[in-house]
Amino acid sequence: MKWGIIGTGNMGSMLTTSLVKSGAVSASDLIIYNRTAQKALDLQKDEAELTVAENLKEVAKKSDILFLCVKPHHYSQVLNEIKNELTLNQCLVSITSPVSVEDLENKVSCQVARIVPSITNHAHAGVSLFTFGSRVTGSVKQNLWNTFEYISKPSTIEEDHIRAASDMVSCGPAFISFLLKEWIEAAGEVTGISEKKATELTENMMIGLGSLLSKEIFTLDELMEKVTVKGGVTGEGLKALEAHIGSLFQEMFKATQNKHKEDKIGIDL
Ligand SMILES: NC(=O)C1=CN([C@@H]2O[C@H](COP(=O)(O)OP(=O)(O)OC[C@H]3O[C@@H](n4cnc5c(N)ncnc54)[C@H](OP(=O)(O)O)[C@@H]3O)[C@@H](O)[C@H]2O)C=CC1
Ligand SMILES: O=C(O)[C@@H]1CCC=N1
Repeated sequence: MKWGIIGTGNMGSMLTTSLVKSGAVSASDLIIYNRTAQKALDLQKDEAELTVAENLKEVAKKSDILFLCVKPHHYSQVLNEIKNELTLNQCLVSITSPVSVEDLENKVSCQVARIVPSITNHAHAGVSLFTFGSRVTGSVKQNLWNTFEYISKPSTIEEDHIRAASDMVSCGPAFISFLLKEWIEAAGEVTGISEKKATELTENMMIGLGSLLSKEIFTLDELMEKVTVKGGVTGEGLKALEAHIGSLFQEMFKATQNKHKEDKIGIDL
């Protein structure tokens, strides 16, 4: 089974490295291609057994499962160049939310799936969001799912909720990092604690929190309950959060929904 990756930017290189390092795919079964060849060649420096294709048609022709890891506005150009190489035995996997599986199925004649990854998959953790097209065979579904279990918790998601789901698992690391930076800055402003110290404490708290959740020791509700000592400071902090949070997250989800709609209109496959 040969795995192809078109576009070795942030996500394509993350998938290449994580799939190999986790043991999910052997480097000798991976063929990569990037518009700027040097990026793909740099990955090959670390994993000598990777194949770097000469062009789009080559990677399309040689792959049983082919990941499309370019930005949505490059889809049309790439798909027009590879679509005649793709047959029903192959599966094209898109990794972007604004392009629906249905639209891709109308463009190419091979099997189609969408797997939206997350930067957290670098650490072989976090979620990957699966949507299978109507032509994907049972064995390809199983193979993709088993492979992504090496680097994530796969989760199926219907088209209607792809934006919200992708906000949580893929944009989430950026959103939560922004909130934590605000928290660190506020701690400094209100109490004078240094940014360095506050960052160190916050990052380690997050590692601990992630670890508790990954071991399923506590749920989010249980964590709030256990930490909130009756009459203590946590309760006062939570009250302040409740009083001031307003519609912060509603606005965030609305903003991404609007951008998603705009993006979909702008993509012409
Ligand atoms: N960043 C994230 O956390 C996530 C991103 N995604 C999705 O992943 C996709 C890629 O995002 P990201 O990796 O961040 O973007 P990048 O810009 O980092 O990577 C895109 C890559 O595509 C390459 N490329 C463009 N055109 C072609 C072409 N014709 N042939 C071959 N390669 C080409 C670019 O090459 P060049 O070096 O020449 O620019 C670049 O390396 C997007 O659709 C995004 O929605 C999904 C989940 C999370
Ligand atoms: O397609 C998406 O939804 C992802 C999330 C982060 C960037 N692109």
